[in-house]
Amino acid sequence: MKVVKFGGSSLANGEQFQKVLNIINADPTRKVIVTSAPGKRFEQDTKVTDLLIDYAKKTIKHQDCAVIVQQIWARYSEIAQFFDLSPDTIAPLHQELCDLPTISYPDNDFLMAAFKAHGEKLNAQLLALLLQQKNFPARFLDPQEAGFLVSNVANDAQVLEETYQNLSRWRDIPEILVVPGFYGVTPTGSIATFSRGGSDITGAIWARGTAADLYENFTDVNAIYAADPRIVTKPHPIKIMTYRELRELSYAGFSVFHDEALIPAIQGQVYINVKNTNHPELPGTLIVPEKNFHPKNIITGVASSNHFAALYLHRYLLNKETGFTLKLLKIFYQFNISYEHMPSGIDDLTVIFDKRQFTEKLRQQMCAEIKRVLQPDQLEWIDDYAIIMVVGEGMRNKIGAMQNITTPLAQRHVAIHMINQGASRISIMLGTKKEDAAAAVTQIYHQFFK
Ligand SMILES: Nc1ncnc2c1ncn2[C@@H]1O[C@H](COP(=O)(O)OP(=O)(O)O)[C@@H](O)[C@H]1O
Ligand SMILES: N[C@@H](CC(=O)OP(=O)(O)O)C(=O)O
Repeated sequence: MKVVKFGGSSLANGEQFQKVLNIINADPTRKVIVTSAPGKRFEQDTKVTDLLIDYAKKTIKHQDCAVIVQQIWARYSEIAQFFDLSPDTIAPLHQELCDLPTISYPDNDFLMAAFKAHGEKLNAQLLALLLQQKNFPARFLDPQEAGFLVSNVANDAQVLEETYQNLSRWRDIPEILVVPGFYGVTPTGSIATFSRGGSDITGAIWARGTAADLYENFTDVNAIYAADPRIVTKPHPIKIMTYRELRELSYAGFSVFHDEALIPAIQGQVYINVKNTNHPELPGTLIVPEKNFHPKNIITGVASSNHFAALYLHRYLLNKETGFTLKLLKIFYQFNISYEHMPSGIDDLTVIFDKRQFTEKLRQQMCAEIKRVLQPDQLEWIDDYAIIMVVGEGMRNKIGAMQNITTPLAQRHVAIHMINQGASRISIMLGTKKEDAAAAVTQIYHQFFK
């Protein structure tokens, strides 16, 4: 059996829903269907998840919500009308949307999570109704009933281990299950979501829990490309790649697949196939374990990401000082900040963060505390920072890969602020200025995929 996830672009309007119905119809082994919320129908459009965030904020501020509710509901009723679903059939979904402010939540974070989750919840219910209308043996399955349990972090939850056992019970039921992506329920029964783009994670959890033969992830591109198609025109489509290659590339900017979604797939050793809803006949990209994988190219892909910032600390004889890093890490812990990388020299240390964790106030407070406790000679917060990740199983045994990465950057006068190569030797990370990131990706891409 297969677990199949449809992204927001695949469920954005009636035409896209029709393609989804055709895809489900074409293969009876597609048994668990994971939905996202309706995504963008065109470039300037707004995702339903973003509308729901607006609805939640207005509710928190006790503002009038009539217009935003109407805007959200228009997205669902447009799809229902496309299929001539009667207003009576979808009325309970409208009621559910309107009732959101009347429910009590542990706090505003959980309120936000519950509002956001309804993008996927209403879409899953709508898809189940449409499948039933077309006489498919399908049903909507609520995460609470499924036993899809997550940790108590309202908007950045993690799956709980017992979920896998709970989901395994749904493997052999005869119906097609339509389940909402992006969220689960906490042990005390509140809705908590994954981070943005988290429906990919839901699909992977279902795939592991039901020991699926394949996890199909339907999106709006023919394949995962060797570079972001918004940066490089007509990039090379990747036919096959390993879990860890995709994990590194997703982490560093390949937004087509959530980096955390690889973990359940790896744990369950479920193959992933990223495919295009608009061209389901194409093979897409297959993501497989490293064992028996024979790379054809030196690099598989190059990604860039702008949501990092770096903290540079300089102090003479840092290498001789005991406890410096420990004190620094204690400060991060105290401010509840996780860091991504910490390359160091004899007299200096750079810490790279996901800057979405910071508000300006928090950043200032943390830097002041570091100055007070560690008294560095120099402390610099570098906001203008991008990370470039060059990834490939083929780099492991290849001498000279580094030169092929740095030479084209030098030719374009792109300065490299940091280089980090992991012990696995399948990835090289570079730090550049934000404005140089696209040029760096393009140069490296063309060096390896002439
Ligand atoms: N390397 C890449 N290969 C393919 N698509 C990529 C890549 N990097 C970024 N993308 C972007 O990811 C988008 C698909 O992801 P997303 O918008 O999350 O889809 P969905 O709506 O299906 O969840 C593509 O339209 C593309 O612009
Ligand atoms: N709808 C959620 C979760 C998600 O995974 O969406 P998508 O499949 O459209 O990336 C979001 O926008 O974050």
